Amino acid sequence: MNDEVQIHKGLAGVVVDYTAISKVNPESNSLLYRGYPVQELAAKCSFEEVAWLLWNGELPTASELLTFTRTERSQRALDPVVKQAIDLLPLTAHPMDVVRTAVSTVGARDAAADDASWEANLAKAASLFAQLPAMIAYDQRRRRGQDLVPPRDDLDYSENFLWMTFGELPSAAAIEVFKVSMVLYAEHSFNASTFTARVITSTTADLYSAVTGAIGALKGALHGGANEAVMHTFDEIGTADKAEQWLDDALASKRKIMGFGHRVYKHGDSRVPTMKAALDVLIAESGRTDLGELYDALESAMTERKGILPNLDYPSGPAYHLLGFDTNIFTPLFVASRITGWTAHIMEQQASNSLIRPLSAYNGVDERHLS
Ligand SMILES: CC(=O)SCCNC(=O)CCNC(=O)[C@H](O)C(C)(C)COP(=O)(O)OP(=O)(O)OC[C@H]1O[C@@H](n2cnc3c(N)ncnc32)[C@H](O)[C@@H]1OP(=O)(O)O
Ligand SMILES: O=C([O-])CC(=O)C(=O)O
Repeated sequence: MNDEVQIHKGLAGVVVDYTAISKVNPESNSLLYRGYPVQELAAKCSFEEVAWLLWNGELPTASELLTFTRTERSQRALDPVVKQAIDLLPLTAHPMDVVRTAVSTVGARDAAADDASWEANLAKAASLFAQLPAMIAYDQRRRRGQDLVPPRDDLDYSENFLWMTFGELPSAAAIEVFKVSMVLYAEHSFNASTFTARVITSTTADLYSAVTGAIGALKGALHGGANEAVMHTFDEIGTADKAEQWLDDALASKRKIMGFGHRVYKHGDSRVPTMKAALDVLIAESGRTDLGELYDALESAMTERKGILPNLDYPSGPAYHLLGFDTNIFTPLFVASRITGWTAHIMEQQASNSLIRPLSAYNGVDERHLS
């Protein structure tokens, strides 16, 4: 081992490039997309507007929005070949494996997959944005033994997503909660999945390869998989009065508590207050105060024992549960949102590319020879 080499395990604290897409500021606990505070975007914009902003750097004009939403609505239907590919996958496959395979199938069928022009990549990004809800909604339905629900072009993105998943529309308040979650999940600088997409892009591989890799990176419980894991934790604990004891046992056995902690935010995740307020709307609407009590009990016990605060996955997990999604669909919902941030980063990486290839320090056996 070379003692003089400084190892940055997990690249912690390493700044690897510039980005103009979002600014995560752990000191002020703020998150800006293209300069706009995410809370303002969540309150005032549709998810379609936020997607446009992330890709293009500015909010759409009225006519740009009209053209974009028309195109988006025309691309929502599940491609029959993609449906066939999904149907071939066993129900034992995790929905993240299904969505990864579905995106890969779209890529393999796109004759222009390797066209790396900005216009071609923007069109691919917008098309995946439009198609992901159908893939995810259909996967939940087939697991429930239900048929596909075709899209409706009289609904906006969030309404249509819920329509295709459940075959009915929830209250306006619930639709708004879903939209808020999509906006909050959309982008977060050089997180593990986005960085994966940038690494793949840096080799000049196509956008679909980068997105497929990013989906793989998001699946893990230390990243996007945590929203699903939070719900498993709640199921395991059961009721609020058992939270403290459960936590003590879990910490004693060195378990990581899902939905808590963050690589960048050490004083709380900027997105949590907005998502918690959205969760509270669903709790009030459903009367599930028991879930709210469990949420609060685990949060206060964790703060007291470890001083570690919740991340966005902590309120999102129970919110998706109350919206009616099955637990294993939660992380694919994150995919549907983060497709915007990933593809914005893919285009940014392409525009100013340098092959991403760090160094390693060798600590294996010394040179030796065959006798
Ligand atoms: C949208 C998102 O992707 S947000 C992240 C979602 N992931 C999760 O919720 C999974 C649970 N959280 C974690 O595993 C971590 O907090 C991570 C992976 C998110 C960040 O990890 P890191 O930045 O590497 O923090 P690190 O592991 O250095 O933690 C510092 C200390 O806090 C502890 N810690 C951090 N998070 C947790 C947690 N959730 N539960 C228990 N202990 C924790 C670590 O064990 C470590 O303790 P030690 O110093 O005694 O070894
Ligand atoms: O930034 C991170 O490391 C993880 C995260 O919160 C996200 O991707 O939204």
